[in-house]
Amino acid sequence: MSANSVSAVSTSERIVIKVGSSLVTNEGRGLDLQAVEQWATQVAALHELGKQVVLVSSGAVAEGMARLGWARRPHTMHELQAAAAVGQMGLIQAYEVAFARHGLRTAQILLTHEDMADRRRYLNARTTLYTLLSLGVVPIVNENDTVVTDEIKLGDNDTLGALVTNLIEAETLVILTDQAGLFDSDPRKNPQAKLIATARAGDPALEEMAGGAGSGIGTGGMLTKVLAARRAAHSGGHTVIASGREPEVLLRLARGEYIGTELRAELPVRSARQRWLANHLRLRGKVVLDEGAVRALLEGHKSLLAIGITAVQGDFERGDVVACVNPEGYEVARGLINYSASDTRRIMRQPSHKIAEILGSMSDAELMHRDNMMFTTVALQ
Ligand SMILES: Nc1ncnc2c1ncn2[C@@H]1O[C@H](COP(=O)(O)OP(=O)(O)O)[C@@H](O)[C@H]1O
Ligand SMILES: N[C@@H](CCC(=O)OP(=O)(O)O)C(=O)O
Repeated sequence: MSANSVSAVSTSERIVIKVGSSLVTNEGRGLDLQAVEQWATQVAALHELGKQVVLVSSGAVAEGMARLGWARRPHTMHELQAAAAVGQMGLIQAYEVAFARHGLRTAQILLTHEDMADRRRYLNARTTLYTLLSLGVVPIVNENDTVVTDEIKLGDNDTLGALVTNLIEAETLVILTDQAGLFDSDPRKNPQAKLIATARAGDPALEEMAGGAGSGIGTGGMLTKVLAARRAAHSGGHTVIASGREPEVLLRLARGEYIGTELRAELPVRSARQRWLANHLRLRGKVVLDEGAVRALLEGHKSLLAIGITAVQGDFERGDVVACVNPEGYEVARGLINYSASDTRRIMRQPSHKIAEILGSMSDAELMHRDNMMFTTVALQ
């Protein structure tokens, strides 16, 4: 049992709540309208308690399939995207109607990984969410499935929930799912599995426990929830993983009851800029550093210079986020690079005073400035 006497939800003013596919659909066949209604009722009650809530809800693909009369989940990307586009209408309508019964307005926020990766769009999304919350509106977030390709898809809404938690610096992320919480092994496979009541977010042992695949309806499984907790902890957010089938689960958590698993944020909190760098889930490329450059970065606290680069991988532009890997290929840092991949290839192994001669001009003496860098000796994903 935890040393903390009350659930993190009860002491939080800003909460992100993620409801998984299994909780808002009838086993993947269309929306469960009663379920949507009761989520709205519980969120409305949290509002009454003065809490700000952002809801991250799955269900678009399942509802789209039902509306299009498709019995089986399609396999092609364009059919999944079409289903999501049709189904998102139903999802948001259902929430709008349900929240309106409690006198609450809702807003639809569709996000992609690219929105988080572009600093301006990231800041815009943040401002919009803050504005909606201050207006008393309940933002309902989903991934913008229609425009994302396989390579850039977040795919599971656990990751999206954590990114939103970081974005608005929510104190708690509640991930509701079809199991009572995180068990020490998959309870579907091991009936003896024991529930973990509390643990430290980011503890690597949790990732091993969560190794199994998901329910088949959802996409993430438990591993994405454990990784989401680690990500949320970087902005100081605690994560509660609990069963959405527990009666009045949100209300009881808000009253302080311990339900499911609470993963406490005890990691050092990163600055907003460092989090943004860390949350670039897909990097544009890599630069390989020699031993001297690795030491200069990690021990000398210096910026990265072109002379320490031995190879360049990928195709990136100035301003993209690029990983710095050591000679063994392990990421030691990531940050905003000041030169494109083709220019970096031309100036690598060269001292900075040669840059102008080689490229015709020099925009920056450093390849990557220390202020625009985040150290990832233990990489995020
Ligand atoms: N250690 C574990 N504890 C609990 N559930 C686990 C564990 N490992 C794997 N799972 C599986 O993860 C599933 C929940 O993930 P998922 O189906 O993606 O749900 P959701 O749609 O709510 O995101 C559970 O039904 C369970 O079978
Ligand atoms: N964006 C998708 C949801 C993705 C998904 O299934 O997420 P999850 O519930 O985390 O497994 C949809 O609305 O259908």
